[in-house]
Amino acid sequence: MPLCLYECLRAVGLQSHYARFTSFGVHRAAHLSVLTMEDYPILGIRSMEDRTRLFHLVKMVKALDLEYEDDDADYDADGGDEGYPGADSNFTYDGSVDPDDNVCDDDDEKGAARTAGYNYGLPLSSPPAPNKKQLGGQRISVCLRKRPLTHKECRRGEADVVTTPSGECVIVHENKEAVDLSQYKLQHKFYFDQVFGAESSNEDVYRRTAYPLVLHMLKGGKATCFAYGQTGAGKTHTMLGSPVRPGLYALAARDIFAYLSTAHMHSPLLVYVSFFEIYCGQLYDLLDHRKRLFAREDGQKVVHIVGLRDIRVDSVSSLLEVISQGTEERTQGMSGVNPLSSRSHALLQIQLRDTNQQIAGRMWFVDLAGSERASDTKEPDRQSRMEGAEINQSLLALKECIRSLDQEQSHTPFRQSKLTQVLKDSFVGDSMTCMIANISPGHLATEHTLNTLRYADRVKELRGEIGLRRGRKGKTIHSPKCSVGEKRRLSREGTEAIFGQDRGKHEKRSQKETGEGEVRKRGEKWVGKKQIPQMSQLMEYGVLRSEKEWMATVYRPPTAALTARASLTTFQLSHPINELQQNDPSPQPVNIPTHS
Ligand SMILES: Nc1ncnc2c1ncn2[C@@H]1O[C@H](COP(=O)(O)OP(=O)(O)OP(=O)(O)O)[C@@H](O)[C@H]1O
Repeated sequence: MPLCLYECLRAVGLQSHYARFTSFGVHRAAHLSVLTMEDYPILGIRSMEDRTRLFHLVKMVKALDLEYEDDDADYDADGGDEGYPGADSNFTYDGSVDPDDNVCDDDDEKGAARTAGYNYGLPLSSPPAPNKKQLGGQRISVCLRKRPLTHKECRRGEADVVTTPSGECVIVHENKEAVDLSQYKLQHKFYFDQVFGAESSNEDVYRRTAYPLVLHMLKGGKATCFAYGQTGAGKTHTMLGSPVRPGLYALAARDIFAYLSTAHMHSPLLVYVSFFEIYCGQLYDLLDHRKRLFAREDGQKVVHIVGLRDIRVDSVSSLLEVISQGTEERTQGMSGVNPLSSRSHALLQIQLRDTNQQIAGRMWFVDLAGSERASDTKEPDRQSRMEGAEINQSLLALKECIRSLDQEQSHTPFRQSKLTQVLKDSFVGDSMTCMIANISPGHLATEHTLNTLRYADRVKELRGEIGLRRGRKGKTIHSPKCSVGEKRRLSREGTEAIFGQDRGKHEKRSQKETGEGEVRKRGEKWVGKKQIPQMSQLMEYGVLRSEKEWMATVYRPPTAALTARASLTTFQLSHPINELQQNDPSPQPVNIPTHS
């Protein structure tokens, strides 16, 4: 029978701290064995006498070598030992987990479903040293997280097509079918600053992504943590988590309040939280019944969100309660206006202020809208087209801003989207950014997974054009038995991936309708092989001024898109490469890939 935590604490006269212990995830006597002295203040053990008592208790528990595992499944709904006073119950998380959507090889979500009342299972050990790479000057990190297959996916017989062979590399094994119906695999390899496999916990992810940002914020800095990925890829799991697996919000809140309760400051710092959503270019306050908000710049070019409600919070549980309130509001909005949550960007801001209301640190958590619907628009209505365009525009603007941030450019195109406009303050000065791209491992999601990876890869590349040479770029390897014909088809598919599949189809149709295929053919001939110029090349030649302009051609009706393409190729025909290079104000080496 497991040793009871309450009894242990009572034996050394610390039973009054029981509720606090459970609220910080110490539910069982066995949990005591991993406590270090750095954890004592968080648990409310401050006096020398109490510290000594706990120290001896921990020593005793260690000597007994109690079983640490399967604790989550055992403790009851109050978050602790049966029959004993429960933990801080201010925060009520309904723990509703779709029983069908639990993760295949994981059993402790069951605990989540059964656990009510706030406990959040906060981890025990003190924070390890922060990621030196990030603190040592790297202001942007791009990380990837693969989630495990869910039960639903397993039942559907989905195969896991994503492998994470190392902490920096991820490979997508895309199943393909050749014209002769033979199967082959395409391997897409990507490298990121950190790659988290299906076995990684929220705590692992937090330690190596958001934790350095929290430290930066506590020192008075600005930080932003983005979660990106298609619907169902694990953004909410990463950001919000569940009672037994607290997400980044809860883990960051824990460290912030732990720091504030132990640090010696002249004047206390207060914590404020605000939460709003950007949907179709409009701002809605999630803490104020979806009130419409407006972003305005003052004389000093500082962006203010007029009317944004911020709420003061004084504990981890009250902060999580506010977040849960806002998340519900977002969900309600979904049913009325927005059928999928990931069609909007959700922005949570945690601010530290001194007693004069001066900002002493700020952190954003941004749950970005996924890009999946942009390519899903098989029969798009006007609304979904607008949503898709808006999402793409804001994601592209975000990339450009991240580039400016890293390269310390004098001009940053904040105004290109509401997202970058409201985050402007976080991109200037001494700020740190982390993007966590989330992907699903199932073979049915391969296309979306690749889109997410390509986006994240591009953000990583943009981290400085030098990064292109220094960093490792994502690449696609096809199976060695590919015939020449297959390679040609792959090359064509690669082109479609660049310009969008729908566009490829539209163009073929339009060529028949308009007879404009001839122009395109000439353009291709000029390039030498069956290769349409890539966006980056077009930008280097000055044919397109920005990615935005490129996107605009993608979103035009098929005929217009084709005309745009035709004019591009005509432009190239009349401008030999070296002439274009001479005209380029910032000449760069131009490599036109030749495909066999
Ligand atoms: N790393 C993980 N470990 C275990 N389960 C996970 C993980 N990531 C996601 N899941 C599970 O996968 C399902 C979908 O995840 P989640 O709701 O976080 O996706 P999402 O990207 O937030 O989707 P949406 O954009 O629609 O809100 C959930 O049941 C969640 O519990």
